[in-house]
Amino acid sequence: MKALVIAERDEAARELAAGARTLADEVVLVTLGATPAGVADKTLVVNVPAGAVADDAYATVRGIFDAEAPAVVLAEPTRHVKSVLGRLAAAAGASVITDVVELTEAGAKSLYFGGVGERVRKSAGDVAFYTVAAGTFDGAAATGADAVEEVAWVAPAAALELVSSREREKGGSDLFKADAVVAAGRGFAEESELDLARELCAKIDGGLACSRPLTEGVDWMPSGTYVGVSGLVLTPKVYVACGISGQMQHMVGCNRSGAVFAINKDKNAPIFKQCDFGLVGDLSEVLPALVAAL
Ligand SMILES: Cc1cc2nc3c(=O)[nH]c(=O)nc-3n(C[C@H](O)[C@H](O)[C@H](O)COP(=O)(O)OP(=O)(O)OC[C@H]3O[C@@H](n4cnc5c(N)ncnc54)[C@H](O)[C@@H]3O)c2cc1C
Repeated sequence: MKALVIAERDEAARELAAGARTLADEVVLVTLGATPAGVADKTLVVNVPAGAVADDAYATVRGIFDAEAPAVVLAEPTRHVKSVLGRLAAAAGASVITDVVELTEAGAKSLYFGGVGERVRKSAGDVAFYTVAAGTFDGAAATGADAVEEVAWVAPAAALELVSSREREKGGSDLFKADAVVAAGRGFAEESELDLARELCAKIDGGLACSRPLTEGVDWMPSGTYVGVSGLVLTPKVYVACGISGQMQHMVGCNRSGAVFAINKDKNAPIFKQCDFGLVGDLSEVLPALVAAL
């Protein structure tokens, strides 16, 4: 059986290729820019030309899909890759099972209803298409050939036009790569108080993330830094949730971290039932004390 992996970032490409190896004899990796070698039997890089939009990689990836004829497709759940994958599945007369957190003989386990429930489904089409959450194949080893091949861009018949672009503000270090993540929630009363979380990040070399209300509610943090069912799903070694109540929609994005630490002034906050280490206290006292002690 052959598996096709579609990914945008190096780490995701590596992890999904390793996971694909547990399902298939042959693994073909297609990346939109990333170039990890030695993780698949064949690595095909689709470089998006200047002025083009990554979603238009569909035309190129479709050619690869037709030529490789995989039985299963595993994809990194980025916006660009999802856009490509949805169209591939539609062309193949199949649907995509999204947010998969485990693949077993029984089927693909995925989260639904804001992460409150999980279900196991089997793909109905000839080809199974999955978007897979980070950390699903933690521990699987990627193996493969070192050759990385560039694929010529196939321009679609009706290409998207890039009108303008600008660099988005980042939340400090790359959150997917960070071993430690400090996440700020609505327990921070003022935007300026986030400096307390930033100081902790500096001490533990962590990235700063947040709960959704800090992006969409008050716009204190960039939208790409919120964690949860509709945001990032992170698996750092250490996740420090500061002033976060522990709603399921948030916890889905962090509960597979190595260890979850929670700081909250309410001893009955739901997060204390879901963390590995909990500290009841006010952020304005706990965070400076923690930073001083580290
Ligand atoms: C469809 C849907 C999707 C959603 N997706 C997401 C998602 O992806 N990610 C996400 O984060 N949310 C998501 N939400 C929102 C989610 O349901 C919660 O509303 C949100 O996670 C709450 O954020 P919070 O914990 O920061 O705030 P709150 O729930 O308000 O909690 C704040 C916590 O801070 C504590 N606190 C207050 N002051 C202090 C202090 N001085 N010191 C210490 N502790 C203090 C309080 O005791 C409280 O527990 C979604 C909601 C819906 C309906």
